[in-house]
Amino acid sequence: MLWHELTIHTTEEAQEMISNLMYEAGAGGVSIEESGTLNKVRDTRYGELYDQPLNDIPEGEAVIKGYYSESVSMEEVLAEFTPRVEELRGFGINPGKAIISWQTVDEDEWAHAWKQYFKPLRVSERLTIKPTWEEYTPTHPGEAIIELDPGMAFGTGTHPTTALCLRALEKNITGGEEVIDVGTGSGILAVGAMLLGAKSVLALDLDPVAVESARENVLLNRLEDRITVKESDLLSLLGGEGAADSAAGDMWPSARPGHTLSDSNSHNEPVSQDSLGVTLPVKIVVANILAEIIVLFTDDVYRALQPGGLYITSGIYKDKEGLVEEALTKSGFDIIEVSREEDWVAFTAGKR
Ligand SMILES: C[S@@+](CC[C@H](N)C(=O)[O-])C[C@H]1O[C@@H](n2cnc3c(N)ncnc32)[C@H](O)[C@@H]1O
Repeated sequence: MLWHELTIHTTEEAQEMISNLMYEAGAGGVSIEESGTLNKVRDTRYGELYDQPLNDIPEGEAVIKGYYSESVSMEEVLAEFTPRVEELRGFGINPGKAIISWQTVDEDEWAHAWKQYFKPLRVSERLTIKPTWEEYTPTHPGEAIIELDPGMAFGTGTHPTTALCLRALEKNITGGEEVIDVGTGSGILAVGAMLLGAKSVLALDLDPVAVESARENVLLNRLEDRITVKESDLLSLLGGEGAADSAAGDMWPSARPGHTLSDSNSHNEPVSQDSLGVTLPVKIVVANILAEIIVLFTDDVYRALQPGGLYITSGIYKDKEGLVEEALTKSGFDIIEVSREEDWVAFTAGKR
């Protein structure tokens, strides 16, 4: 399938407004690349595994790409989009050079293009993420390797939120824990938890593309006996009291705006608890999802945990830290640790 790819070189300051403008002009998807996006974790903490910069976007700038179906007239898109970018200056938002170009791309090539930037990455003391197509020999004692092909799912390990969750898991898994990973994406946190010593993991995601990717990665790491992947949210899984709770039941669907999901199990229908691979309540729940969604299910997480259990959560942009802290506290959690990387925050919270 062919797509039109509209590219603009702009500023980090304008990136959110510009991606909205791209959607308003009919984009089916938008990607944002900031300076050094893919290599910061590696550089800041664990030294150089690779010395090649992963992108050469200057500090403070961003490259935004919008994807339009082949049938869309790009002349019309440009006629709508270009003046609106310039209008931003009038609102005090600087779009920088605002260099705009477009080309037609083949979906297959585009779907695999990112692979050249994804290299083995030592993400924590013990965990290294290895793309399946790269050669890698462990370099230090006790190093565990996550074999990964994320496909189109989120979760390469290069995003600060994934790294923060993996490090928090490493800090808190002592061996034998049962874990639920809500919003598993590529399955990276589920596999990481197992390699760190968990007994079993139940990995949930609402997106069927993520579920398929997570299942593939579980197989790649030969953990199919210990990780169960389900297309579900947490509330559907818990059923009973939570599913009957009208407040949560009303709020949950709005927690997934814009999801391209089959939603086969996202209407809070209880999931059979026979084949979960873990016994509720569990010792650890990890969820790397946006703050706006996290705050909607802190009560459910609390119910899913044993007393003394831990909730590790990220996906929280820095300006939403207070919102999540308040929701965690309100649900009865004690905040044990707050960690930060770049503009992102992770919480480790404990159930009394
Ligand atoms: C940011 S990705 C995290 C992927 C991976 N766990 C990581 O840490 O890199 C968030 C994932 O959560 C899923 N998701 C969003 N809302 C959800 C919900 N309410 N229940 C389960 N999964 C959800 C999305 O489909 C997406 O795959």
